[in-house]
Amino acid sequence: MLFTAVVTASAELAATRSRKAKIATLAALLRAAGELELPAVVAFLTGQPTQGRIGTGWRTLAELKAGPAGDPSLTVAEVDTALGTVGAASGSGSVTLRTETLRALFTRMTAAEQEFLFRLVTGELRQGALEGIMVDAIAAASEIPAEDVRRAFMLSGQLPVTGLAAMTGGKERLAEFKLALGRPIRPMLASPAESLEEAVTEHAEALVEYKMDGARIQVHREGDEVHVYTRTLREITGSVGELVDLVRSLLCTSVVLDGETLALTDDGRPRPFQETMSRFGSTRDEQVKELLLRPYFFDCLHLDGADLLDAPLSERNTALRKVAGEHVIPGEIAPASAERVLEAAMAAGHEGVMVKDLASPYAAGRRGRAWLKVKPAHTIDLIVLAAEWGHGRRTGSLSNLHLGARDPEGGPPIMVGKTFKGMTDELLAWQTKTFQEIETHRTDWAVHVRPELVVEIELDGAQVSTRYPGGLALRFARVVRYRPDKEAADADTIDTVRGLLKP
Ligand SMILES: Nc1ncnc2c1ncn2[C@@H]1O[C@H](COP(=O)(O)OP(=O)(O)OP(=O)(O)O)[C@@H](O)[C@H]1O
Repeated sequence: MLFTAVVTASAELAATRSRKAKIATLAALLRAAGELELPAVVAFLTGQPTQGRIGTGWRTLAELKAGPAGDPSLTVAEVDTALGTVGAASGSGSVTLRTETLRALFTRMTAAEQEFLFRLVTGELRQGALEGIMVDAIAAASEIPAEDVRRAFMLSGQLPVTGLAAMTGGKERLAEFKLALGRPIRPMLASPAESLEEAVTEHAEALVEYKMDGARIQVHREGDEVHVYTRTLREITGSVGELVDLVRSLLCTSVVLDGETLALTDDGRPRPFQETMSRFGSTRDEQVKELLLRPYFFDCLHLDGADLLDAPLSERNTALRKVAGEHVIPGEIAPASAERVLEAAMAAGHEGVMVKDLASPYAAGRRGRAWLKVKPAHTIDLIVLAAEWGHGRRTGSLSNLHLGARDPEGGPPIMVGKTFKGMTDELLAWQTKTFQEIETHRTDWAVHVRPELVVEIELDGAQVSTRYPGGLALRFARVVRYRPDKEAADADTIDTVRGLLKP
């Protein structure tokens, strides 16, 4: 298959807002792709080179741009192989190998192909919503129910592998995907509830737990080998030694646990989220390193050889209590105690509570209503699109943020407002440095960035406005914190923001 077919399909996806049309375009391409090139087609169209990030920045690429060629001649396989060479290059001579390989690719590409490669390599094409559309397209092309495809994707974590299995081995091959120790799966997510009462009445039998304001962790243990992953499935085992030791000390041979981790102050209250997150990196700050992280587990997906993903929460909770005892998040069965759990959670400095259906299986990667979150304060997660240079005391700092909501149809983020409130001097300095590292272009007054940073915004609601493309504007928006544990695909959608419109 020619690479230009992928580029044309990508342009067609961008030109329509109809989910149905996007799925049809992708499904047609998947049917036409040969077995060997199918994984690359899936990867390219969900914005990821098959080899993951290839470590070449925007500037380097811009310098290498040559050509363009008149007629398309490159195949998908040729592009995939070349990107593989670039990604795998290391050691002496690797810079030359990378630049020469990329230059050779560019020379053979048409202008549209170059543009696509540029956006693919710089990560601009990566939009999480595309993954959902690709799952449906694989289902349509292989004539397998979308639920089966989604499940295999969640368990493998890889769409190209899932696509290939569906197209070549059908439903049976997909069913072979199992929870594997040492391979993280996408976490189950929650939906917001208006009130505790609404949440509790929605489930026949519910478990009410603290909603702790830390960072999500997934731990896998097999024998003495332990791995710890973040919400976005990044492995952080090396930076959280105390969690590894603790999991190794649990009385079991193999286990997969889902939970939240945070550090506490001397009087037992949660420390700020940023401090927990900074432990996840390879920081040189000794003070941060000394913060002791504690785990609060709330789910058990596997125990001693038994896969529990499809077991009801009641059963998973029994397994959890058996294996993680004192490290289980505080919680009780509703309804009698629901109010009490919420009050205790707030009094202890946490965000609110989670109300979970005791009959529900673990729906990896899904944001359903089996888990409902009740949070008294209102915040949403938006994508940073650009920032304006500040004035007065903030001259020289990137300050006023342009904020975008996610397009549920997979298009680029939709701008819904701006804010310069809620920023400390430290945060301003961080923004100024970081934004210029992910800059795409600039004007006299603003630096535009790759849409990948997620920021949590507290607000009083939204109002109708013609100022921004979303047709609404945020009211009294202020920055609460950045969410390095989230990707743009996890940000709130324009529909969520519309839901905040004041009547
Ligand atoms: N008891 C709990 N059960 C499940 N998740 C919990 C619990 N306590 C804290 N959490 C955290 O809350 C999150 C669940 O809320 P949600 O699915 O909406 O994710 P989110 O988008 O990260 O939410 P938020 O921005 O409110 O943290 C989990 O990802 C986890 O990090």
